[in-house]
Amino acid sequence: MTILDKIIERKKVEVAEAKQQVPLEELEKYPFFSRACYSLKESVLDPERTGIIAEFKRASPSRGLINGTSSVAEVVKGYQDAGASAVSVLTDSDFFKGALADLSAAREVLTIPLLRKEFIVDTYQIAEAKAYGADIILLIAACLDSNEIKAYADYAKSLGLNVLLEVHNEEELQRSIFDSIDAIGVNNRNLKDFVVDLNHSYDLVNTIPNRLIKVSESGISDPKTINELKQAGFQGFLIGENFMKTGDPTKAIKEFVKEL
Ligand SMILES: O=C(O)c1ccccc1NCC(=O)[C@H](O)[C@H](O)COP(=O)(O)O
Repeated sequence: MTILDKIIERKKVEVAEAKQQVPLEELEKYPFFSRACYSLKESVLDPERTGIIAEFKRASPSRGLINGTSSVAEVVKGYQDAGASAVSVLTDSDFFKGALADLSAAREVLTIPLLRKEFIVDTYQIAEAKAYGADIILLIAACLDSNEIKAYADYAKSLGLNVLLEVHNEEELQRSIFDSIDAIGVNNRNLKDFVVDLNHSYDLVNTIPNRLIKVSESGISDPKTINELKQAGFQGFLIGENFMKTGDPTKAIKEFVKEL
């Protein structure tokens, strides 16, 4: 069993418990549930911003503990002030030490789009994302079949959310493109063995339809790489560990952006 299988198995249990504790009708009454979402496309294409989707990531299966001390509100505000186009917050607790409370804390201080970084296996988690202040949800093709991707993306759009679909190879890409998808993220990290290779981005960029925002995800640590990915056709760049591992993610992103 891979880590990804374990995450998905655990996620199904968590979702069943959450539905018992807070039924959907309750989530729909949360104040953030009725807010209008920011557009991922507008923010990523805004020439005043960098295209960076900066991630708040305390820990990960591939690295263990990355940063156990930084405050989510301070870090994400620092990301925004440095020119990030969007912020990603991991809400998984068991494998990434995140929480839904991190998402709402981020929402309180941000005026740019906010991604709920989660392993979505049920529409309930999409409603939760909206209720806790997200503008964007992530659907991971490696964990979902085509029918699930379409159903979850359609439901997210019905709530006004942006949909970022994550793929790792051409097979996943070809079976995952629907009208309700806003952006494709190519994950350079193989979620089964954690090997990171930027060639996944370069190999897939021209196969992604141009109507979709193109995002390169994971393993980005050098500003020069952003310029190369831009040349190749990417508009968005998801970066977590490179900022979080420094202990001062705000300073790290500011220095990174100066080099672009
Ligand atoms: O990061 C991991 O170890 C990981 C393991 C299993 C599933 C997902 C995982 N990461 C999620 C991500 O997609 C990254 O957090 C994101 O792309 C940022 O990557 P990085 O800049 O390399 O931290």
